Amino acid sequence: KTSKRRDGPPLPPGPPPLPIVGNVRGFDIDAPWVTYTKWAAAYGDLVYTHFFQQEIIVISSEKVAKDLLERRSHIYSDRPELPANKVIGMDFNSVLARYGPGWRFHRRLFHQAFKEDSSISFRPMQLRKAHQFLRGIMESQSPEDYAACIRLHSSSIIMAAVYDYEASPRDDPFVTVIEKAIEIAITDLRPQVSAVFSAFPILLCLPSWFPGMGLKKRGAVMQKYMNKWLDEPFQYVKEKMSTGTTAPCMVSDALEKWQNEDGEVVKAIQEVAATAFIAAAETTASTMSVFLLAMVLYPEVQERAQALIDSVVGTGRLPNFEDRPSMPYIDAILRETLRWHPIAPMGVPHATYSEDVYEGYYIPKGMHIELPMILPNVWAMARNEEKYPNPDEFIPERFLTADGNLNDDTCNFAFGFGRRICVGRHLADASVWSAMALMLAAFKVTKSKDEDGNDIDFEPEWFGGLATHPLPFPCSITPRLEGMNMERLNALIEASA
Ligand code: HEM
Repeated sequence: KTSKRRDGPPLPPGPPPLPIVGNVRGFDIDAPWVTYTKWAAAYGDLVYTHFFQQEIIVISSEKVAKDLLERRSHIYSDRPELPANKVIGMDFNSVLARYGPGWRFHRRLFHQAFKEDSSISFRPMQLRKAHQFLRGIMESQSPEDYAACIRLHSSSIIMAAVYDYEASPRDDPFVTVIEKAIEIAITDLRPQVSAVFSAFPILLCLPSWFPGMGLKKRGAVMQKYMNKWLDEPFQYVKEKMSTGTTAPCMVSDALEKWQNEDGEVVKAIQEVAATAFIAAAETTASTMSVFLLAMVLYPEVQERAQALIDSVVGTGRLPNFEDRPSMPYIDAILRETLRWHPIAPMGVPHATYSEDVYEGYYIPKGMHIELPMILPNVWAMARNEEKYPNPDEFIPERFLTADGNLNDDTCNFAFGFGRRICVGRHLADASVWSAMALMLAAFKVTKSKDEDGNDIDFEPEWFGGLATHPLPFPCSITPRLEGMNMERLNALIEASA
């Protein structure tokens, strides 16, 4: 069933569907963005598809994304219902909240904590976390250890910013719970998985022991995790507040500001806080893993960055945020990291609030309870060969002007569009910049060597889902500076404070 109308403008073009199942032919379920990019080449920047009953409209150019998701954001800022979201107990999640007063209040709470000028207050903490990150790398022995350091860096920043909580390096009781839950969620919240539940809502009523009901089984575990996650870190802040020992953080600031309000407001604060980790930890860590991969594969980029850092900062201290304007190449690397392998290659689905007509095509509101999804194909935008020649190559220079300054392309599409644009992007930007700059200053990343001293080549493998990241790959991270050990690293960190 589709929204095709007998008269009026046609739906956007798209591949011919099969009866009932829709556009499953040739669909790569692990990397849908690749299929959608092929369809964009064949049918244009606005493609209509459907998967069972779920209509999916894919936008594959920045121009159309801006025309619709930004200029007509009053129509395009809703989210589709993802039934799996409820099953796994994540329906509090602001990222997927339907457009309306509830979402608006969540967004306001986020904005207060993470808008550009508020985010600046987190910088000393972010630098401290980047220093801890370096210490972790210094002790690491394997690609799995490096991945764990990256995860700890991003999760401990968001725990500090939201709850003023110092996450412990291993087996942190809060972080372990939520990390497990996220791993399940990003697989189960894929639009295609969700479409199956939209098509056959009866599946959601079957008992969890029923064959094939893996999602429901996981859902029961997840709901338990989620209740703990909503409550326990929040109670931690409240206890600290009652003894007057909290440093400013999102939860304590919000509770103070809204202290005379009712339980609904407190519940919203709790939900926003619980969402923050889900939105921040995986995304920031995935971006850092893409950076690490790029540094292994493009040693010349790394060397250029290190020469720049040495010339601006020297080797007697580590970089800090004041050095940032003098090191445009590091920002160019950050932008190229966002572009080269966007960690949310299909963004987060938007949905239409009402029907629309764009360039002669009809954009439906949907004929059934599930709204059509509007997917920004960030992957296709990042692979736009006119804007980014040789798009598969990691070339930070594409973000520099002829005189070596940054150009105007901030690669913002990696953070989404319009009223739903990532509200944590300023925090993310500073977390990633500081970790990248400090890591480049202190360490050299190379391919691992085999027993004969030859480089071990590898084909990167990617974890797929709503968000993607490279799986650990063979590499070796060693100190750049002569005679560096933990004691000297600590001295360097102290000299930088
Ligand atoms: C490099 C790291 C990050 C990337 C690439 C990223 C990317 C995105 C994207 C693509 C969206 C969807 C935007 C849209 O619907 O058009 C989004 C939404 C969101 N992000 Fe981020 N994000 C990152 C880090 C963070 C951090 C650190 C936070 C911290 C609070 C955060 C909080 C959110 C929230 C709350 C939303 C939902 C906004 C809404 O629906 O109104 N993100 N992000």
